[in-house]
Amino acid sequence: MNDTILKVSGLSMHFGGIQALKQLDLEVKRGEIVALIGPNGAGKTTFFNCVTGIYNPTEGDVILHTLQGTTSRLNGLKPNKVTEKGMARTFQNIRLFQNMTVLENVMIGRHCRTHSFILGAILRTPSNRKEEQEIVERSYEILELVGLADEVDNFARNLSYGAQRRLEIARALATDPSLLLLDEPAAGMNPQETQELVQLILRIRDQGYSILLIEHDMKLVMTLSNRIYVMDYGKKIAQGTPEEIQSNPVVIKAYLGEDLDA
Ligand SMILES: Nc1ncnc2c1ncn2[C@@H]1O[C@H](COP(=O)(O)OP(=O)(O)OP(=O)(O)O)[C@@H](O)[C@H]1O
Repeated sequence: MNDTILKVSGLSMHFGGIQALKQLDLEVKRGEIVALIGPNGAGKTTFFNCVTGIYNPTEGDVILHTLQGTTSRLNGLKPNKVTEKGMARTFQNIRLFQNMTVLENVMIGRHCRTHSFILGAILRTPSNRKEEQEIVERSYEILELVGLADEVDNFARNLSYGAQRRLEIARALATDPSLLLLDEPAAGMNPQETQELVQLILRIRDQGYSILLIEHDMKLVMTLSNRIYVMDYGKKIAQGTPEEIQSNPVVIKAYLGEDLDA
């Protein structure tokens, strides 16, 4: 079985004259938590957008080896296809269906794994009812995992900020991803919410998921990550364990003025 989940090679992205990504290589192995860090404007979000189909990279390859044993080249695919292939993500800003319930938000995430045809849904055939039952059961399991089992019938808009972010993660998990991408999951959280998030990410990893995250909270990054990639001006400037990264002079120079031990 392939130990690598994600392999990105020579990824470049140009916006007119701006070269936002320059020949980036990155790998995530099975069961790893990997962080992508770098100062503002380094190209981290552009990287996520290139690997999830929002942008079509100018050059390079994005290969996903799923837990089910399939291998797909993702670049050039539309975001919904990337999700179907086994990669899910959350965004920097919350993107929930605010007027739907917690359970419905997760069930929508599950939609990409369903097979029922519209006619089946209208006629409510036995296979359609069985599938719907499975979706509900799996959604409850995921809500249990993220600590929102008591909120199933609540509207998303009524949840606290930290809970809304956890619901976004639940919706991403509902797509059955082999790799979960989290874009600044701790942004805007208070210390207690961040602490709960750390525990949640570890629980998710322990369930067999691999995780790639962008995060500015260095304490979270250093606590959680097995390995870290550091970008600056669209290029990878370092990679290594948290200990290696914290003492790397190139990284310290890129972050001059920012406290890596924070
Ligand atoms: N759609 C776009 N068109 C033109 N330039 C873009 C576009 N998206 C990003 N860029 C440029 O690419 C560079 C990298 O931006 P990006 O948002 O990826 O950085 P980042 O590391 O995610 O920053 P931050 O930590 O502030 O979110 C910046 O110079 C940005 O202005």
